[in-house]
Amino acid sequence: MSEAALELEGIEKTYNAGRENEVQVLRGATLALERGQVTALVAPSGAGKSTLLHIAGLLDVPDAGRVGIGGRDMTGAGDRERTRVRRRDVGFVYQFHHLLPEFSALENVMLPQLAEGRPKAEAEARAQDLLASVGVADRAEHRPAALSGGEQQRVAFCRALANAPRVLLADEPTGNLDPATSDRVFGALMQLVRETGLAALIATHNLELAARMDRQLRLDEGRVIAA
Ligand SMILES: Nc1ncnc2c1ncn2[C@@H]1O[C@H](COP(=O)(O)OP(=O)(O)OP(=O)(O)O)[C@@H](O)[C@H]1O
Repeated sequence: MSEAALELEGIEKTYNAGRENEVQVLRGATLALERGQVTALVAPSGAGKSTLLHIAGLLDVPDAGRVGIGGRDMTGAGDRERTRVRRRDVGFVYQFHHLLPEFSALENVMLPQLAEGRPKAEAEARAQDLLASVGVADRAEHRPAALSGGEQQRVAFCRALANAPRVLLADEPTGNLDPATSDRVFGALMQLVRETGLAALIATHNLELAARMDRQLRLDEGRVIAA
């Protein structure tokens, strides 16, 4: 495999194979993400974006094909190795944020860092910087329930970036943000990508947002093509 931050090669995935409700979702999907680039993945609902993001993030395994992260072939890796690489190298932002309800915004961004063994003071400083970069520094002590949907989304974004992953995978990350906030979050992402060499793959229905990314890909009949 190449040194690409993320590489998918000939990925195939079928749900309910051999049954009458069989759905062949991915049919040889191939892509490579370079460091320091934001790539849009545009596709109609049901085309398989979430399936592709889950396979890319080592949350699911393909029926066939290869997955490489940072040049490491993960195809035959066991669960422990997949979990280790996922925690260290991959950040996720989901449409529904899954923040931990009993912890503050700041703690939600600190926790993944503490799990990786970063000292508390360092984790807190990084969490505060990240929250400030997307405009929610003054909400750091609030629990998720006391934040608006857009604020929660921004905290989730900070959490995904907390351990400085190689790869950021996002599913409609600005879907529930108003245009000005969406712009701000997108700007923060672009800056982080430039500064850190992160590779981001962002699934979105928003064509205007996709056009502002470095590269545009489309999922078409289970394959990835240039948009
Ligand atoms: N666990 C599953 N079992 C059976 N079919 C599934 C499963 N997960 C997804 N599918 C089907 O696979 C197809 C692709 O689903 P996926 O969630 O990847 O699409 P998507 O492009 O992310 O859609 P959306 O934009 O609506 O979120 C859909 O037809 C879906 O119904």
